Amino acid sequence: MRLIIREDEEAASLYVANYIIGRIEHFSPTPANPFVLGLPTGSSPLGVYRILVERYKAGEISFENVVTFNMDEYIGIPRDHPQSYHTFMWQHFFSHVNIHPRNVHILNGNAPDLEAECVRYEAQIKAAGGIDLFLAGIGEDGHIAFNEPGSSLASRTRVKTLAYDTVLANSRFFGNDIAQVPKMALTVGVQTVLEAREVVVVVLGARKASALQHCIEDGVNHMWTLSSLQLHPYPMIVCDEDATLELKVKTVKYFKSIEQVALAEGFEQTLPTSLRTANTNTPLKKPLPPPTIITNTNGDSTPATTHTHTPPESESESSPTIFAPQPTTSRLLRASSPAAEYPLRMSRAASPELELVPDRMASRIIGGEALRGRLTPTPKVEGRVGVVGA
Ligand SMILES: O=P(O)(O)OC[C@H]1O[C@](O)(CO)[C@@H](O)[C@@H]1O
Repeated sequence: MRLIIREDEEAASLYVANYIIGRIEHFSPTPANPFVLGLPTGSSPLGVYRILVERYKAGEISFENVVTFNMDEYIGIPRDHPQSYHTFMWQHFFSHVNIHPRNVHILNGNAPDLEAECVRYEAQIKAAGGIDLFLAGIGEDGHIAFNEPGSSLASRTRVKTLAYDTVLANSRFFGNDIAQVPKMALTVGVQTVLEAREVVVVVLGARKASALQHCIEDGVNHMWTLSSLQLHPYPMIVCDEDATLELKVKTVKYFKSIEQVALAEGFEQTLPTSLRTANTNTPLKKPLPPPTIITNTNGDSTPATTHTHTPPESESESSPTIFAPQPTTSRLLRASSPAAEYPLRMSRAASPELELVPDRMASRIIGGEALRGRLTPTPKVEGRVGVVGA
């Protein structure tokens, strides 16, 4: 684990922005071999996006050959809603740099089949050659993307119910009206994040201090899903001094000292060459047509659903058959049988009573009585949701 501690939010954001720029430059991306960047929303990465935009405008970095995948998106609010993550990303980053819209990937929280959307997203990541660097923020409860406490550490992109604490924290973006905050989201899974070649997490402010402490000083625990980063070969957390408030003095001194020693020795958090430069071993960097998706829950290959999007004629013959993703990267996490939550059984009937765990937190949400016993925010969405991921 690399823990980089900087004085304040600005210095931490600058470190991360410089780091990302350095990684893209070292990689020397091309159209055939783009740099694949995972991106978060929330207030934590705002400083990073601002600096990246400034550096782009100063001609210091290009996003011409960068492909992005966002971590998550709310379910059930329009794509052009002021608080949708689509809006957020275009407003704070994409509109200001030279990224090709076709290279931007954000989950569709209004997809007619949300489960198929999740499987499609994982297939797109795979087709892009995997994620080179996943930038992330965390929630106050230590969640990474929307992998709330109790999420399976083998989880993949899926439908997720948001924890009450997250709904409460995010209500500041919805006029402090909890009733307006979506209660569900699509999110990449913990395993999706762990499969990135490198993960960089921005943690800012005293309100994240407890989460940081649990994730750095305690063991790997599904109640603090950021702690899963301890299993990643190249994780880095960049935080400000306020976020270290709950860490032991010894921990803070240790991480500061190893950064100083590495700097003095000229290493500065150096990564292996294969990660710093274009990785020629990646299976595929050329954008693929939408795949035919087959879910496989029992080890057989019974086709359960077919993607409805038709690939362009010239590419259709190369459309791959992709099985719903299985946990593959971390041997520590590899289960002997497919993860219980994934792949999802596409043929399962949508039945909130049978599939969904009653939301006991609903009673804590103002006006939440209407939610008791069901987890979906609106009846319209309810009909589409078959399974809620762990
Ligand atoms: O940075 P903030 O505003 O604290 O929010 C962090 C939140 O944003 C997210 O990145 C949303 O995707 C979550 O991981 C987390 O809930």
